[in-house]
Amino acid sequence: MTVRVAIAGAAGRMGRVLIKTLHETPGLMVTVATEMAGSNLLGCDAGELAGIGAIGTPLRANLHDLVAEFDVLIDFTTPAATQHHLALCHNAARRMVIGTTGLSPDLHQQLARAAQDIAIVAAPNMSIGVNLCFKLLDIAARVMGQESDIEIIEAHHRHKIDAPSGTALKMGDIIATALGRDLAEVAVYGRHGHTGVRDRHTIGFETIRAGDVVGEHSVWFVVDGERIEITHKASHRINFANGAARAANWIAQQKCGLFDMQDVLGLRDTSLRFGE
Ligand SMILES: NC(=O)C1=CN([C@@H]2O[C@H](COP(=O)(O)OP(=O)(O)OC[C@H]3O[C@@H](n4cnc5c(N)ncnc54)[C@H](OP(=O)(O)O)[C@@H]3O)[C@@H](O)[C@H]2O)C=CC1
Ligand SMILES: O=C(O)C1=N[C@H](C(=O)O)C[C@H](O)C1
Repeated sequence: MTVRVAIAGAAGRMGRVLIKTLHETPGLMVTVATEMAGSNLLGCDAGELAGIGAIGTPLRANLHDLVAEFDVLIDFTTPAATQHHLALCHNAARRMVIGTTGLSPDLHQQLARAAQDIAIVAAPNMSIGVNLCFKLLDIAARVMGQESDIEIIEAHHRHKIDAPSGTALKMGDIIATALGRDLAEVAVYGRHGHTGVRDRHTIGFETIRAGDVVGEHSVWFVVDGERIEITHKASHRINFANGAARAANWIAQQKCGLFDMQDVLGLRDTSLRFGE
């Protein structure tokens, strides 16, 4: 069965790579591509914008009028657009793959509520490598986290509008959970001035925004005399798009529920957890 996919924000950095990737993925067909109402790209062929030649899918606004034309919506846009799309998909019983980051706690709750009726994959990073790193971080935290100073350093392109990255926050959450800490209580976002000595229980975040960096994350576990670094470097957005394509194929088989890439990749129940 072919899964009909709508791509929101199809002219964006991720949108263009998604169009190309999905067009080349067996079992998926891009039937809808949207942009903001008022965009001067409306009407352009999404394939032309993605550099693969015309695919017969023009950029349109008003997803509301297009729900009959897709089975799964892939959304890499902004939190405001994602919130709007969530309400539409919930009403129309359409599945979603959400990559947008910077979602508020309230929007996360809205996702959980909608997922009682529709199937949603929401993940701040769709790359297989990053999702493997999530597992490695859980192990590292359990093995040496209590004795370590832990710092999460991330770098992204100059256009990124949220900080720290959704991936960095997820990494912090995984580590805090493994250590029995609450990230909201132990996170330190950057340092300046007279900081006092470092508290072992804190988890530090450092953010770099520069040029065209696709996305880099490095987590340091530092004890006296040695340091572990778990690092992922994305060199092209294709890795996120491949993950999103995999998620679209997977979510098309689910009835309802809120999932992430650990579910899509079958990593949820792997026995990588230390000591189990
Ligand atoms: N989960 C993951 O693996 C990844 C997540 N991301 C996240 O994805 C999001 C997008 O990133 P990126 O592609 O770099 O950003 P871009 O700004 O390049 O793309 C977002 C696109 O969405 C469009 N848009 C905004 N509102 C709407 C709307 N209501 N309907 C349709 N389109 C809309 C924007 O249009 P306009 O420019 O006119 O505002 C823009 O073209 C970010 O939150 C980022 O953090 C990014 C990479 C990987
Ligand atoms: O905005 C981006 O580009 C990216 N955002 C995601 C995040 O916030 O974690 C994932 C990826 O690193 C690229």
